[in-house]
Amino acid sequence: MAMLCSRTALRRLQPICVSQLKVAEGLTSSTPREMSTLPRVYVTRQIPPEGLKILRESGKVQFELWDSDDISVPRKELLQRVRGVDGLLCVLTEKIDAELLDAAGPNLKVLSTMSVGFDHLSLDQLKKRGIRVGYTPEVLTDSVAELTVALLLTTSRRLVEATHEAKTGGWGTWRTLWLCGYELANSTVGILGLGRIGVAIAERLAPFKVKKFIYTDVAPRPELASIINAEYVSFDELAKQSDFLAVCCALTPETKEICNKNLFSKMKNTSIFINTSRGGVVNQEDLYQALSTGQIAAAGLDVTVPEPLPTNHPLFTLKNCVILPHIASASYTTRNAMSALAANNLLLGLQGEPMIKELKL
Ligand SMILES: O=CC(=O)O
Repeated sequence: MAMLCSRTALRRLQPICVSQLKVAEGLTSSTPREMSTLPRVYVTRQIPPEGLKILRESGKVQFELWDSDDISVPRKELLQRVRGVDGLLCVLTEKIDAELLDAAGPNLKVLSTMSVGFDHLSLDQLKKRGIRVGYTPEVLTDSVAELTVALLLTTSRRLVEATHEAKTGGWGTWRTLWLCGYELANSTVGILGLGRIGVAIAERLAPFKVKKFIYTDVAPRPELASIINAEYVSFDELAKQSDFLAVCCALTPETKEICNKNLFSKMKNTSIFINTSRGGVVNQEDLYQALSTGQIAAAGLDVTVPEPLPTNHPLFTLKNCVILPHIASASYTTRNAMSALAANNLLLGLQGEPMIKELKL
């Protein structure tokens, strides 16, 4: 596994990175003097080209990267590579905790994560050390909302089962109740955690003739709710009334496993449960029970605990559970926009400017 800028990466990264590589490897006499004074940055993943281009062409940082998108940087390697850096650009697979921040040391002033979620960051530790944090909301809203709708329809209309049957000889005569699912028309759609993504999902579902949108959150969010004409209800009412329940809340200590047997036991046995936020908000054993006993009709998950979910996990044995490998924001446009935003947040932070999207710690 190549670290720093490997030969293949160098071909992609163009000449400026060659001099950055020299800096990263230890200065050579031919390296321009000013390069050695540029802030040092470690990038924990081969991020999409837009972001790398911004870093490369800025002339404002020298960076090393973990030159792979297929394998995440091993923890030991990461702990070594971050030593003494001024900035860190990470993705959601890296746990940024006290151990890592200690390894990085006092130079670290800016962390930029290429994700909207920040449950992989120890915010209290970052705050304590005065490290500013950038993240990538909004640029992924459309992509995540699209995928959520796709997953909802795939799950409710049993598309995975259907293609499997068609391919494997299960397709006999046309049958009156075979592979029947549940439709959105006249349904009640519930949103657990109403933010930009929840609104975007509802906007896309409304043309399917949904009868009513309901939501719950720590408190009513009238401005957002008015965009989609959604009614604020209690957690229990959300469970009871929703024909489709979309989980859109962030993973926090308060929301950890909030979707558990208490929720599933109140849902209708015709209801569809969809999660594109974080796997940690669901108690997967309780979900398995609810699905396997017919307490709820089906579930579509883009996120699980752990990720990847082992292929022998019981949830994979269920026909009424559709599992995707955390791809909600995976469109070329969105991933490039996230990469660019993460790079710009980092550069702005290192210059002491307000970031485009900065977390308030
Ligand atoms: O899950 C994806 C993200 O947090 O951006």
